[in-house]
Amino acid sequence: MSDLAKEYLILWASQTGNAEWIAKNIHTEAGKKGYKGQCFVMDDYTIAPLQQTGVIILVASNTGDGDAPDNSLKFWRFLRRNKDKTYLNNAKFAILGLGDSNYSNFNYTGQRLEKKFKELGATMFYERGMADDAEGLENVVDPWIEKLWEVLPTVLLQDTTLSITESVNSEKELEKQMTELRIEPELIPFSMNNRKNTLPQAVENYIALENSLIEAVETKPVESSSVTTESTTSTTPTTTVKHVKGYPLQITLDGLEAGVKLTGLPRISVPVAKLTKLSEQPLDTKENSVPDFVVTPAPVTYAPVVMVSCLTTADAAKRTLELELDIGQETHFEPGDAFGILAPNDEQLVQAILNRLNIPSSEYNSFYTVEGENLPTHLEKATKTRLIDLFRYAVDFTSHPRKALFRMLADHTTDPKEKLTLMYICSKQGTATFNAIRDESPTLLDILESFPSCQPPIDRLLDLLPAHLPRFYSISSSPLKRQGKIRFAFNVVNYATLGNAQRKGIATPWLDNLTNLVPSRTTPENQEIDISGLGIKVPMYIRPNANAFILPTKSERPLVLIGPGTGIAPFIGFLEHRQMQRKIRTSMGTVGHPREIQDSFGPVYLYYGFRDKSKDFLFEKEINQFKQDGTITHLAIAESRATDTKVYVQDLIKRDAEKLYELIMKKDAAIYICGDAKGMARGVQDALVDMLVQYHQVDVVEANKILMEWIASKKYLRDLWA
Ligand SMILES: Cc1cc2nc3c(=O)[nH]c(=O)nc-3n(C[C@H](O)[C@H](O)[C@H](O)COP(=O)(O)O)c2cc1C
Repeated sequence: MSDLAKEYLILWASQTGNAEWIAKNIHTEAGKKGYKGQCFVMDDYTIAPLQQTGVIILVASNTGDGDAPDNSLKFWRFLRRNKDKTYLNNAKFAILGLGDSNYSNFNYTGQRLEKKFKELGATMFYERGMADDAEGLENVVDPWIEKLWEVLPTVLLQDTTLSITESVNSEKELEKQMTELRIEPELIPFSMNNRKNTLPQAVENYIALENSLIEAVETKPVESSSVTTESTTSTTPTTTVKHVKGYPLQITLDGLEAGVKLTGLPRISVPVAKLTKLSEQPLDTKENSVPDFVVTPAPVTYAPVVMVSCLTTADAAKRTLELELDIGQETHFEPGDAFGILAPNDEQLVQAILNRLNIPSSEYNSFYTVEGENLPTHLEKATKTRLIDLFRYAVDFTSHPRKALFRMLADHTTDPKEKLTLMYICSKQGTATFNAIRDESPTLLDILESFPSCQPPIDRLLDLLPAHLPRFYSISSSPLKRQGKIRFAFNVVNYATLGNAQRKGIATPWLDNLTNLVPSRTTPENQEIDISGLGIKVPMYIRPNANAFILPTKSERPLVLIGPGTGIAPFIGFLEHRQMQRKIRTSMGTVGHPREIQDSFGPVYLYYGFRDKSKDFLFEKEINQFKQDGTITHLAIAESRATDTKVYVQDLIKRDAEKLYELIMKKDAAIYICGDAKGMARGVQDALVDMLVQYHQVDVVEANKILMEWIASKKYLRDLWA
């Protein structure tokens, strides 16, 4: 009897959709190759044939601080409790991890899965893939999948009921198309940099193409639409918006030499989504709300915005806003919790893309259904939706484009030179060009306008664009101080790229506009503007804290809080909470002497940083107040741009190392850090390692191990973003 397994099982865990997309693509392609198997999100493990399947393929990303995605937490509970060393004896497994090397716990979920699966008796049949979002996931994912197909026949039996010959032949044809695109002599574009003076005719043509890629493309203005609604509601009405143009891609084609063979092209992903106009157009009753297909883990509240304030001056490097939302008495939260905002894509961008796709404005409000096998979660419920809502809420036009998107666009481009350029961008030879384009974060509009003859069908765009996701913010207030209300602070994302393209975020400029672009602060004290009368509402839901980034239950425990920039936000919530707890305890009069009250709350060290006190000292008034009333016992402020000496929070941690060592090691202080994962968190980590080397007298390796133990035991808590 053959010991080859008959079927495979794919289990995926995904926070923002990448792992889901990759897992479902592997599943669809495996089916095309004649393999049989099933694909489940990890949390559906109870209905997955976990013990019955001989080959298990795991695709998992990371979130938080090396944490597993939300849709795998139940599976992890099950794995942790399962101590049966023979539970997966019959299984061979492979893991593809998705991570980001900006985080120190790079691809930790994949490592943990491997360990656990081995403990449960499974054997690994293929090397673990560790894809890195910082470099581009494709660099690892594509070759990993490519090799998987080579390895799979050694562990998996082909399904003999399917015509293997047929499947192999069509595969060969596909392979030929994708990996052997030969450049015909008349299309050879020579290197532009060093051959400009001796250009053959073919290249002259090519220069014309390059210019056409650089010049802005003339587009028709958007026609006006029939529906208009008031402008102060939270959701976006269908009305004519100012027409925008994209920023054309700057494409270097130096790698395209005579006779070059393009290799390593991404697989043409199998079409999944099928968009059909509904024959009966329903009455539109939900004009001003988030469409039903948007799935959230908690119910959506339309929270009125009651206050807005700009925390920075006009000449500060960033614009920071603070908002207060009325979430009602029934919605519970703790300081440190985060919440999601469901902001639509930028309306100007949406309408410009629809226009570029030649979709008349009369179609925007028509109802459509999206169907297909293995649809991604964000499209699964789009069975009755207005076309424009798919563009506003289903897909993301601004995040890094996938190589597979360029590959698909090439298929829908008629001009041979444009087609070749698209193929080059996603080939192995075009890696540097792809990376340069990716670094510029082009929108779909930028890409489409750079290739005028490209006309992709909407279905295929739905297949290849990433999911549009809620944006998360830390709550910066305490329920003890503001019952039924939350405050939060954020930088309005709006910047120019190295290539001079103007980019903006999705939710933060939307919130800025929604709250009427309040003026920057002009005095040291920011002005809080009451806008409760304007009727502005924001669709949101509370996301309870998954990684214990909350105050310790014992108030005696000392706290070390490290949060420069907007990383201060959750700590303002912590401190407000502490301040209220102290007030409550004092007013109860049970403890008596102020000294005793002091003792029942441990010392609080705050390490906070900004560029320039006069421009971006966020929460200055509140922090001074916390210092004055003893809520903060030690305040360390790092100012990085006020003088020639740049001081960062990590410098102050180094300065205070001896004192901190006492507090952390002898008094069991809890350490919290919030903010940028790259520069700041690494710097702080190094400062803590130095502290341990000097005062705990261990070497660097041992010091790092201690930090890892602190992270695991939740003594060192991190809320970081890349
Ligand atoms: C808030 C956040 C936290 C993250 N934390 C980590 C981490 O600790 N380690 C890591 O390797 N990658 C981390 N990542 C990177 C993701 O794992 C990576 O972007 C991946 O492609 C996401 O895949 P998904 O869309 O399937 O969730 C983080 C990403 C985000 C947005």
